Order: sequence, then C-alpha cells, then structure tokens
Amino acid sequence: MNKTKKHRGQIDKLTSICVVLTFFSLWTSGFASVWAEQLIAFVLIFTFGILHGANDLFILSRLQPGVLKTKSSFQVLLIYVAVVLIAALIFYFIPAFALAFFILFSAYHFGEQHWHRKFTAAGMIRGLFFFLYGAAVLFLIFWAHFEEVNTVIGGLGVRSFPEEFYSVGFWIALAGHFLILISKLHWKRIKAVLPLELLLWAVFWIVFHNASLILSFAIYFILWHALPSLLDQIHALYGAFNRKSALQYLRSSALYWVLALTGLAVAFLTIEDTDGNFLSLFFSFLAAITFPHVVVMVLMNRS
Ligand SMILES: CC1=C(/C=C/C(C)=C/C=C/C(C)=C/C=C/C=C(C)/C=C/C=C(C)/C=C/C2=C(C)CCCC2(C)C)C(C)(C)CCC1
Repeated sequence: MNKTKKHRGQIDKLTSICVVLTFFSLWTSGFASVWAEQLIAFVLIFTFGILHGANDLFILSRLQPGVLKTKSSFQVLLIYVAVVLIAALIFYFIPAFALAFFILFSAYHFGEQHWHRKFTAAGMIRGLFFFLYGAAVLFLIFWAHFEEVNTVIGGLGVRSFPEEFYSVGFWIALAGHFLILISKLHWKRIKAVLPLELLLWAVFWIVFHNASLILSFAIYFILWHALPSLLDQIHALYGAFNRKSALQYLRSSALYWVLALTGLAVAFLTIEDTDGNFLSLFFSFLAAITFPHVVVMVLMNRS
C-alpha cells in the first residue's frame, strides 16, 4: 500500500475512534463533577493540545519555506518567539482587536485541519470555506455557553455580547459553509462526505450543549483538531505514523512543550490582571502561541 493511501486509512480510523471518544466524553460528563470535567479538559489540553504545536520549529527546518530559507535555526527561533511576544502584548494592550484576530485565525485553522484533504476547490473560496467551518464550530460552543464566554472575554477587558450575537453567528457560518460545499464539490464527492459531516454536527450540537465550556472546547480541540494534526505532522516529517516515528516526534518536541507549559505557569503566577479568571489568562496564552503555529501549519499543508 502506498504511503498516502496508508495515511488516509489511518486518518479514517482516527475519525471513527474520535466519534466513539466524543460520545464517551459526553456520557462521562453526565455524571462527572465540574471539577472532574475541568481536570480531564486541562490534562488533554496540556498534553496533546500543547504538544501538537511544539514541533513547529522542526517542521519549519524541514520545509525550508522561501521566506525563511536564508535564516539560521536560531534566527527562525527568534522570529517565532517575537511573534508570540508581540501577540501577547497586543492581547494586553488592545484585547478586543487581538481577540477578533484570534477568532479569525482559529476559525481558519480549525477549518483547514478538518477539510484540507476533503475540500478540493482552490483559490479564495477555499480559505473562506475553511474559515466558515471553524467559525461555525466556535460559535456553536460560544452560543451553548454564552454567559460563561462573556465572563471570559470580560476578564480580558472585552465587552459582552447578547446570546443572539452568538446564535446568528453560528447559523450564518454554518449556512455559508454548506452553501459553498454544495456549490463547489461534485455531487459524487458531496455524497461521500455529507453523511459523516451531518452526523458530526449533530454530535457537536449535543456535546456542546451538555458538557461544560472548557470540556466542550477540549473535546473539539483535542479529538477533532490536535490528534488529526499530530498524525498529519508525523506523516509529513517521517513519511509514516508508527511507534518509532511517534517517539521521534515526542523527542524533538519535548523541550518546546516543557517551555510552553513553563511559560503558562510563570504567566499564571505573575499576572493578576484578569479578574481572577484563569480561563481568560489561559485563552490569551493559547492565542499568543496560536499565531505562529497557524502560519507553520498553512506552510505544511501547502508543501
Ligand atoms: C516552538 C516554540 C515554542 C512552543 C510552541 C508551542 C508549544 C506551540 C503550540 C501551539 C498551540 C498549542 C496552538 C493552539 C491553538 C489553539 C487554538 C487555535 C484555540 C482557539 C480557541 C479559541 C478561539 C477560543 C475561544 C474562546 C472560547 C472557546 C471560550 C472563551 C472565550 C474565547 C473566545 C476565548 C515556544 C513558544 C515555547 C518557544 C519558541 C519555539
């Protein structure tokens, strides 16, 4: 079997496992206490979630994109850290602007991970489609937990929004994404992807309305974003996903993974400006490391 076919088979297998795990997490959240839900969510985010971005520099060194070709590894590291720090500063000084960009980038990034293999149309419409898919996922989470979301963004110094803002945002993004899907893909292709996609939307609807905010986010972020991304990254770096390549990936990312967690711990112990809301601090940390990571993933998926 050729490598790409094998990789697709592994992605399909992972998708089935994630459907089962999503239902399992929904079932667990039915009896787990709020504390237990938070623990599960943060353990998943701090392990697989942070790990899936910790190999960015290694990926860049392998891809050697044009703009960075003449730069040494140290210079690339400096640029990466500078982007993280600039994002953190913008979050601190102009939070509403930074949050809007964070959501824009994240929506595109989530959509790209989910669709980059299945959505074949090219050009601007491709980017818009990725963005609308990710925006629909995020706005469904926001809508299901709009009061808590308002508290989190309030902790960052951003105004609250009424429930309708989130519900209308969700319906517009969902409708837009389905319209593009139907108009841009051949009927044969649509028939092949639609049943799973409709099932997933039904599952997300049920899960996001039943699990807490942080667990809803963790379920999507880990099962439907970080794990498939890890599989793609290992395939791109080592040509195959197996025990050996997974260990190689862990070895090359361990240092940055620990550094990122240390950075969050230091920020938590030193910054007291988020009205005591850990989630506000946590999401601004995630936002700061998201920006360079999204650029690396765009480069990887295009290579
Ligand atoms: C390499 C390197 C490093 C590391 C890195 C890393 C580790 C990365 C990672 C990355 C990552 C890990 C990424 C992530 C991403 C994520 C995302 C993309 C998310 C999104 C989200 C959102 C959008 C949210 C929203 C919300 C909610 C959900 C609720 C509340 C409200 C709000 C709105 C906030 C360091 C810095 C150390 C150094 C240098 C080099």
